[in-house]
Amino acid sequence: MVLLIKNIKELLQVRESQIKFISGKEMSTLPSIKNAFLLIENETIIDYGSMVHFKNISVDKTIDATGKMVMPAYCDSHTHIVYAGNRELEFVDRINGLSYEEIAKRGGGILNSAKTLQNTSEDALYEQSIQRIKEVMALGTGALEIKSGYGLNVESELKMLRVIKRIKENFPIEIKATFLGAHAIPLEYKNDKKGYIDLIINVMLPEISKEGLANYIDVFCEKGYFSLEDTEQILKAGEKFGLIPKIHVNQFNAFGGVSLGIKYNALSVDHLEELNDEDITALQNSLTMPVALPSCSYFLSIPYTPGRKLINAGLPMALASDYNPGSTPSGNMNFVLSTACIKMKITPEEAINAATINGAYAMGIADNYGSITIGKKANLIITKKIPSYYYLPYAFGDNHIDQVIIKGESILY
Ligand SMILES: N=CN[C@@H](CCC(=O)O)C(=O)O
Ligand SMILES: [Zn+2]
Repeated sequence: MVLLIKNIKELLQVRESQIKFISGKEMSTLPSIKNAFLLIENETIIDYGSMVHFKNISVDKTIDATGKMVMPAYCDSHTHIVYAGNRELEFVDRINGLSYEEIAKRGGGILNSAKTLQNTSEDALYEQSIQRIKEVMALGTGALEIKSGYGLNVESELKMLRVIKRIKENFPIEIKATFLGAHAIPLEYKNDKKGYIDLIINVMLPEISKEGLANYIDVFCEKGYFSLEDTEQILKAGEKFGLIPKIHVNQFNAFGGVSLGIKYNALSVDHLEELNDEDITALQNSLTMPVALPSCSYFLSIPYTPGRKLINAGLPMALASDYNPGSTPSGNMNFVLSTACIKMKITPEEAINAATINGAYAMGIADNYGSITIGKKANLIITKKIPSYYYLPYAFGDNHIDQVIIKGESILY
């Protein structure tokens, strides 16, 4: 099956050679071809260029993209999209003055979602989750990292990871699974955190590894959750099972989690709403991707990750949604882009680089996703007719997507 997309107003994120990620000043460049064509064979990009040089060949299907932009689909490298129920009551509690931390202290928050998930069957969890998968795919997401972490016991952590596996088997979207058993301390272990960490290390990890259910390991390294020592112990254990860290750090407090992640070769360190100079220096000497989650800052009214500071320090940055029921009940990467531009003073070029190629790196798939490169998978967004790509983050809140193509096929959800 050969698909031709012709008369593309502008083909964005064209990278001739394989690159791992983009940092610093280079993030302000978004290579593109105006009046372009793109040729796809089955799942793969096989050619692209200017319409001026296009030689007519026989194809199975043609899409005329006159007036429209084509770009790589988003690579959302941080989500908790598999969850049960919602937390809209806590949303109203926060409007009435309670903080995210206060809600968590009184047994709400992650523990609230864990209780709901433990009482939800695997099939029901799958059904609820795939509605969200369909929704984010239609909004332009072509690759997703999904975390466990709302199970908080052996049975339910495995339930979450098996649901992720099932999604992977049934949807064309690229999926990476992350084990986040250390998301919160369950009520039964309220006074025995060590006991819960033992359970993670000695029971959950071996079982997950046996079933091949996870690619990465995550810890919520934060005051009131898991300390630096706890985090180190869990990352070390994960390392033995070949799980690379992608960790939650510096959401509310900066106390060395970034350096710790780097010490264990974390693929990414995520959140970073609180960031100090030592963190920046540590990142400058690493291959770890800093990941910002602006929709979370928006929803919780907490500081935005200082993305400008990261990029000005010559660092890369990825943008992800953090889709979850508590701090970010939205997986809309278009909103993430707008919010990064508006609130973090990130330019549209930087934001698109952060949500495509750098997002792909942050989930370990940059060899096959995140740019228009011959040989990469054809995961694409075709926009509606828009004046320029600036319009995408500028006209926030509207859907500018006409079609989404995942692995060479148009998705209709
Ligand atoms: N902060 C830790 N985990 C999630 C929120 C979890 C929740 O509130 O349910 C996050 O990344 O924002
Ligand atoms: Zn998260």
